[in-house]
Parts: sequence; C-alpha cells; structure tokens
Amino acid sequence: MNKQIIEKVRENTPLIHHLTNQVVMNFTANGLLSFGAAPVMAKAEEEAADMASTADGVLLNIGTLTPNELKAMISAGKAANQKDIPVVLDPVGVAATSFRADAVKQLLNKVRPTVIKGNAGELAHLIDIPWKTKGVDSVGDGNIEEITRQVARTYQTTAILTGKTDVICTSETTIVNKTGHPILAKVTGAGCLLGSLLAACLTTDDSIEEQALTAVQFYGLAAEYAASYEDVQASGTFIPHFIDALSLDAEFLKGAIV
Ligand SMILES: Nc1ncnc2c1ncn2[C@@H]1O[C@H](COP(=O)(O)OP(=O)(O)OP(=O)(O)O)[C@@H](O)[C@H]1O
Ligand SMILES: Cc1ncsc1CCO
Repeated sequence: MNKQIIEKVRENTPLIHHLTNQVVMNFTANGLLSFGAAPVMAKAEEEAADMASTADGVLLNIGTLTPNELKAMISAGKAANQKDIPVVLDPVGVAATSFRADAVKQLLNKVRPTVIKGNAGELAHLIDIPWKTKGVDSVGDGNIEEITRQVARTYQTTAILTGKTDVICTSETTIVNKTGHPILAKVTGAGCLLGSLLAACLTTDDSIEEQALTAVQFYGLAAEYAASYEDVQASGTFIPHFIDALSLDAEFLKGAIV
C-alpha cells in the first residue's frame, strides 16, 4: 500500500462521476466523502458526457441498468476516454441476464475502461468461464488468479477480482490482497463502494498497480478495523463504523487492528 496515494486523494478531493445502481447510491456517496473524495451521481443521457468531462474519474456500475442509462454510460465513458479521465467498469450481475451481458459487450466495444472490477462470477462471465452465480452474487469456486489474468489480457486493461481474496492483474503483474472481513459480504454495495474509492485512487500520478493495491488493501483494513469494535453485532452496526474508518489514516488502521 502506498499511503501517499490516499494523502494525494485527500488533498485534491477528486470529483468522481458515478453512473451507478439505485441500491447503493447513498452508501457510495457517503463512503467516498468519508474517504476524502467528492461524489456526483448523474445518469441522464443529456448530461452524462458533460459531467464526465468535468470529473476526475468516472464509475460505470450496471447494477440496476436501464436502456437509457446504458446510453448515458457509453456517452460518459467516451467523454472520459477522450480526456484520459480514468474509468472503472463494474459489471454487476453480468452473468444473470442477457440484457446485462449485451450491455457490457456494448460498453466494452465503445469505452476503454482503465479498470474492470467485479466479483469472481462477473469476471468469469467476461471470458466465458462457467461459474456459479446467484443474482449479483458469486457463489462458485475456481482459479481466481487465472480468471483475473485472462480478463486483463482479453480486454487489455487492469482487472480486479474481489472476494475473500482480491486479485489485481495488469498485463505484466498479478498481485493478491488478503485484507478484508467476511462481514463485507453481508453489506450490499460493498463492492460498489470499493469501485468508487478505486476511481478516486486512479486520479493520482502513481502506477496503476500501486493505485489498485492501495485502494483494495486500505478498504480491507478499514473493514477489519470497523469490525473489531465491540458493539458490532452484524452488518447494521458495522456500517457506521466502516464509513468512519474510511476517513482514517492508513498507517493507523494497520496498527490498530488486534
Ligand atoms: N469473505 C470475505 N472476507 C474478507 N473480505 C471479503 C470477503 N468477501 C468480500 N470481501 C471484501 O468485500 C469487498 C467487496 O467484495 P465482493 O466480492 O463482496 O463485491 P461484490 O460482490 O461486487 O459486492 P456488491 O455487489 O454487494 O457491491 C472487497 O473489498 C472484498 O475484499
Ligand atoms: C442487490 C443489488 N441488486 C442490483 S445492484 C445491487 C447492489 C449490490 O451490487
């Protein structure tokens, strides 16, 4: 983890334009604010390109996608690509329906994502590897490093697979992260908010490997720290501690976990 990446984000408060799902908008906005960046949610096709052009990073998350939102995502993604603004694609539930699968195909034909981030079931689907999924959740098992590598190679991008173990692959490197807490799997939008923090970390001038690792490692440490509070009984009591922990110093989080 490179703590300077987090410090730079907090100094610059980059604006992250989100085209994300209805389930997680408020959680994502509050989590990103706590981390130290600035969220804006704008999904009308009429304004998507303008908003993306003024942002420092763009998050495309298809969790509750509609046909009009797909058009907006393509406009926002193209506008971001034109200005070299980083784009994170989260293909939420892509294996669940042909509408989602077609939408992601269209997005990947028209937009170059800086990072594709998803759970194992989502990334496996992108390279036609059979994997058990349930709605937006991944419930299968298999070689997660190989899947992440293949997504990175096939789409010539950085791929991040999340779960108990996170895997980051660029064309050259594979990095594994084991920070995190099982309670995150009980928080809807835990992956979606990570995509938002990741977009913020991609706005610095550091290497993509460092940016990606910093985002996933910090996020996991914040979860471990939040879960260690005595009053945490389950996800409901965990969430406020987690939002708070996202504002903390990376070094402090490392040392604070017992
Ligand atoms: N069993 C686990 N142990 C530790 N960390 C976990 C575990 N499961 C998930 N995580 C962490 O939770 C975060 C979200 O990952 P996950 O794979 O659950 O996302 P997702 O399926 O896209 O979630 P959502 O669709 O709800 O947004 C990541 O930081 C990941 O490391
Ligand atoms: C539960 C759910 N359904 C569509 S998006 C979403 C949020 C987690 O991905």
